[in-house]
Amino acid sequence: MVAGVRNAAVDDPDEAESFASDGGSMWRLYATYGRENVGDAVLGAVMTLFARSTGLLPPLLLGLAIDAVLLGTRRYELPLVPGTWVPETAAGQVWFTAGVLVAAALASAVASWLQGYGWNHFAQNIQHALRVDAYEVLQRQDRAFFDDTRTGELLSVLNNDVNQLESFLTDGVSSTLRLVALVVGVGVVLATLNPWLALVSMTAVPLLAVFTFVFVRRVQPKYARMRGRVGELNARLENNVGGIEVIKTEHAEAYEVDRVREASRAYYDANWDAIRTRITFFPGLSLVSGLSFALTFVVGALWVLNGPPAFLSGTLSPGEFVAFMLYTQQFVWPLAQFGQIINSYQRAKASSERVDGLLRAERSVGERADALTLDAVAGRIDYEGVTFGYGESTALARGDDDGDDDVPRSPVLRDVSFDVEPGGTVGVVGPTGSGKSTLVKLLVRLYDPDDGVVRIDGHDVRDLSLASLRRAVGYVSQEPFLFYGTVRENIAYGTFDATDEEVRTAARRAAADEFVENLPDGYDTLVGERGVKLSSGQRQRLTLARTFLKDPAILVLDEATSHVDTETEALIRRSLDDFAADRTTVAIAHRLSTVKDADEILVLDGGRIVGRGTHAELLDADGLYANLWRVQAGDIEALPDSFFEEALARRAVLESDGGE
Ligand SMILES: Nc1ncnc2c1ncn2[C@@H]1O[C@H](COP(=O)(O)OP(=O)(O)OP(=O)(O)O)[C@@H](O)[C@H]1O
Repeated sequence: MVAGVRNAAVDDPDEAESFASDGGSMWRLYATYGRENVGDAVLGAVMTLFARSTGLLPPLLLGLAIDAVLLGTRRYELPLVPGTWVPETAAGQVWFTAGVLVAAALASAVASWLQGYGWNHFAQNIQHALRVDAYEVLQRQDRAFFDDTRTGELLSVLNNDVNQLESFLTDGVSSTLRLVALVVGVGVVLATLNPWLALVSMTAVPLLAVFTFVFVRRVQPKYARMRGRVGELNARLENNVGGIEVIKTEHAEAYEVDRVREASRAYYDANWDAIRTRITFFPGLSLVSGLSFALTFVVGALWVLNGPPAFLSGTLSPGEFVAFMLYTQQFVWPLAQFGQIINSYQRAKASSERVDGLLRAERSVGERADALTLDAVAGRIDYEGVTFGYGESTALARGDDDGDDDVPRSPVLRDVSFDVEPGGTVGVVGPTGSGKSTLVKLLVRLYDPDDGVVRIDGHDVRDLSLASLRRAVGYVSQEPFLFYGTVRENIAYGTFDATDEEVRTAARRAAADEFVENLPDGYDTLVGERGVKLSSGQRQRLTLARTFLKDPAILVLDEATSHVDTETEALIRRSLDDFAADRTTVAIAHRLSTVKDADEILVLDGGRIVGRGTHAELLDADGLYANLWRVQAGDIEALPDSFFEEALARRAVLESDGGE
């Protein structure tokens, strides 16, 4: 049931990539995302072939001009051109040749433009669609996926890897076509001109093939490793920019520079390793090509001078020889370019596996095909025997590849059962780490329980559509989050069609209207990234306003007023009581006075409910709640020794294993 981003089986843990699919994904991605713009690809392909064939003309014309015009050893004849078009005089033939050359150059220029247009349009559209889709899939991942994956790495997939796929299409695929057209076209012309000499000039081909094969084998894992390192580096940088305040207040700049240096060095090393292989490969290819060119020259030149070499027959005119050498050059040098294509292919392949891995990442919190839409919500909540533990939910976090749920999950909630009647209020209290936030996260399905059921109006929340579930529940989390944007946008986030008046009313209820009006641009003030330009109490009030505006049937408040001062809390409480009066409310509070009037208070300790009842009942029971109440009343002397012993024991457990 646990989400699993499946990794390709890897022998070397160093190569265990965060996002990797089972390979073979690149062409599938291109096919899927290129379907709609296949016309552009066809235009690009046809124009590539056309541009290439116009490139075959100049050497042929040059050879003809040397023999027919300069040496006068053969007639001026061109295939497909009627003899009557060709001028009789030598000067006329020179101008005619020039005219054909210019026409070929013009045709080639137009074809190149169309080819560039076709390929680039095709590739840009794929890049755009792929990025948006990958983001959409990413956004649908469950909370556990984000717990285990670093943001920088995700950004690296959405940016670098998607771009790599685009650049292989524009450079690699079109170059491959050009190369194939060239090899076939030139090969045919060479074989027609002089088949034996053509064989000599092609000696390079098998050598180049072996060379390339070896290169691919060696460079492939190096590129995979390099992409992984880019992700790690991005993750580190992203983390540090986010935590800049702590870095500064802890004076940890030097420490962080060291850590960035280390991550950058790891990328450098991986990249350098790939670069070394690459820069050895290309000169090697050029050398083979150069040797083959020289060999063709020697054989061809001796043939023109002395007639055919032993055991060969036929003639070779100087014009044919020049044309031959020009073709050979056209043919052999670009073969070396083949290495670049393979190189770009390998990089794109490594990227495609990461993009595909992300696109195929499984989710544990999904929506059933026949999910129920909850229209009118009464607001009854019940938890029945709920047990839940956080596990390393993705294969990428575990570093294995079997995707099985084989990580022991220490329960953070154990056999929790309670219910709240429609319109009722339940308070949840307990020491830090006792599982209070986790309890409510199961209600909005940020996670699903390992055992037991959470129900709203009698329906298992897993049977409800996520849209209707999240519409029904308004969740004010412990950590208020604001997006970069205006105050108004942040309040209306989720209720995008709210009017200005509705936004104001919500702000007023959350005791935010006054401070907002005092901001430089009122509701149009930009709040900065994550709302950094506001105080945490102000941020909290805006997220409360957001929930008031949403007007949900069920209200979940996770320490919703923890960041505000007592006076503001009193103001918020007044409107909260009003707002919560006719809707079901689950309120988590450290400050027990906040939940004192709840219909029922649950006391959590170590993931279990260790007490429940009204405030008066719990005081009477004289358990953990009564002691916590004494602490908050400042009545420390009245606390029994056992309270301190238990508190110390709890702390030791929390610090040793994070909650188990
Ligand atoms: N995303 C997570 N991944 C793994 N463990 C987690 C995660 N979130 C919380 N925990 C662990 O689960 C336990 C319960 O956490 P929870 O946030 O529910 O406690 P809480 O009672 O709300 O605490 P507090 O009062 O400090 O907010 C803690 O031990 C915590 O370390």
